[in-house]
Amino acid sequence: MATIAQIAVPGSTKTISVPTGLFINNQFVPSLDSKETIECINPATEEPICSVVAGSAKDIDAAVAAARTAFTTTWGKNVSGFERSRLLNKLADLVERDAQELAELETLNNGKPLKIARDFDVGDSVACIRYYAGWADKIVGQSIDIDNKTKVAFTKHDPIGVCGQIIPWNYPIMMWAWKVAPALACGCTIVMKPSEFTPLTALKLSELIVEAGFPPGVVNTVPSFGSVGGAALSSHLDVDKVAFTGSTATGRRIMEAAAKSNLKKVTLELGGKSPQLIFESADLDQAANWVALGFLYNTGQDCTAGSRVYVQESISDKFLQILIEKAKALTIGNGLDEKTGGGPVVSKVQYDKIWSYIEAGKQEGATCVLGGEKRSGKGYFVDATIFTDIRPEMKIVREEIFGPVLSVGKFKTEEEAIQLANNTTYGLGAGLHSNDAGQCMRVSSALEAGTVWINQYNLLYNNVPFGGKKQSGIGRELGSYALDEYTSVKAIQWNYGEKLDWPL
Ligand SMILES: NC(=O)C1=CN([C@@H]2O[C@H](COP(=O)(O)OP(=O)(O)OC[C@H]3O[C@@H](n4cnc5c(N)ncnc54)[C@H](O)[C@@H]3O)[C@@H](O)[C@H]2O)C=CC1
Ligand code: BAL
Repeated sequence: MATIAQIAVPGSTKTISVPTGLFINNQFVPSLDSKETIECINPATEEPICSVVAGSAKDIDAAVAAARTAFTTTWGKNVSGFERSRLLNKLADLVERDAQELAELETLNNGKPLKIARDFDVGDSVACIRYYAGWADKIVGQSIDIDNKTKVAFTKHDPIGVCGQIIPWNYPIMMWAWKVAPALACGCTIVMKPSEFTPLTALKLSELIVEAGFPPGVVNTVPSFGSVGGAALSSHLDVDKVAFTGSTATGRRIMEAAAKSNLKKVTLELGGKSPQLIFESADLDQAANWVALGFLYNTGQDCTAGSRVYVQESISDKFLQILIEKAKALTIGNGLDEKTGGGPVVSKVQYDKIWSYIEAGKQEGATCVLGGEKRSGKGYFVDATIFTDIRPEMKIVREEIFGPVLSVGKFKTEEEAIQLANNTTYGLGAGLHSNDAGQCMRVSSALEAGTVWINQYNLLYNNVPFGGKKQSGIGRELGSYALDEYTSVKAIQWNYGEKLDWPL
């Protein structure tokens, strides 16, 4: 198979060249033994884009060996924080330089609107890489006095080692940046496994790793199917840590594989069924904007999608009317069209999954007040869909749909609102809209979630930690908290004066 694909950008004369091999030791190479390929599909047209090599377990072994050699020779404790910072800043500049092309590729492979891919996904990724470039020379331990006379202890925050990073298809560039940037800042080396649905931008970014000047083996990229490459990474005896974003079911498998192999450290950023509460004092127009963003951003394919909304009974009819108009205002279409605010969903699998939930909602007796009808024609498009008259036991209320589908319920009291919001096995995000400061404090502290947004929703900042409670995950990404996930604390105890009397 060719090692470079020339991908035409529809509507222009432009082509984007994308390497289609595995990226190991700063080179694009064929698989050692696999004849399998991953076919990349444009979800807006259902047309094939190109095929890339599907890496095998043997390829994962080769990538891990490359990462281990780099860790013990050119990277890890062999490179200063200043140098790691310099290289990360260089990488950020290159990603920024190529923002348009990376965004076009993301839109072709994932479907999301080009404008959003460029300004948010790539823009935030550049900022994320710069944020961690800033940390690279500031990773410090503590000095701890023992007795002020004869003994002292100090801690060093060592890089944890070789990291397997398994990322999903909903934010391929951004999840790459969230994982790669802190790992490299801390001195770790990486074997990255992008999703089989969206491997193209991770391969394109691998070219920038070489151009930025990272030594061979520091970042390796192995596109592969989850049950092959993902499973091989999670059970590998020479991988020190796996960082994962994806479904709770796969997160559970990864933890099990880690436990059964070498007890590698595992961080998991998993699914959600995030609630938003609308209290009667809220600015209803603003609250409706945030709720629309919460369930429609990225066509609902977002781990923090606000897919359940509970509205105080006294304002519920009025709020629903406003919300329906807001949801209708979003143009869902081909991401390459500048007018598009929401693209198709990523794949046929995801499309079928979403429709099975919409059917389940209807069958279980919820009322569909918006959407719920299939479009004709090509592309995995799903229009904004809102259900009311919901009950807690319905599938659409309990399970993650990962599509533009919202369940709207009602509550009478603050206590009832909290009980409804927390009635889930997940705990990733939650939102509340109220102009009563006391209520904002009480409810935000009672909500069981890794992030609570007040009078806003779904905003992320590189310096604010992100992660879940309950079955939404383990560990934190972003902020200084992510540095703890890529370092291991070593305590060094030094005796400079105490004599040991023996026997005791
Ligand atoms: N939290 C989040 O951001 C995401 C949640 N999801 C949820 O998961 C559902 C299913 O989507 P999938 O793409 O099937 O998610 P998934 O969790 O199976 O896939 C995510 C990543 O895990 C890898 N993977 C799959 N099986 C693996 C295994 N046994 N060991 C190691 N890695 C493995 C995949 O290749 C991909 O790179 C979605 O409908 C959505 O509800 C999906 C993507 C992202
Ligand atoms: N919302 C950003 C992280 C994610 O959906 O995976």
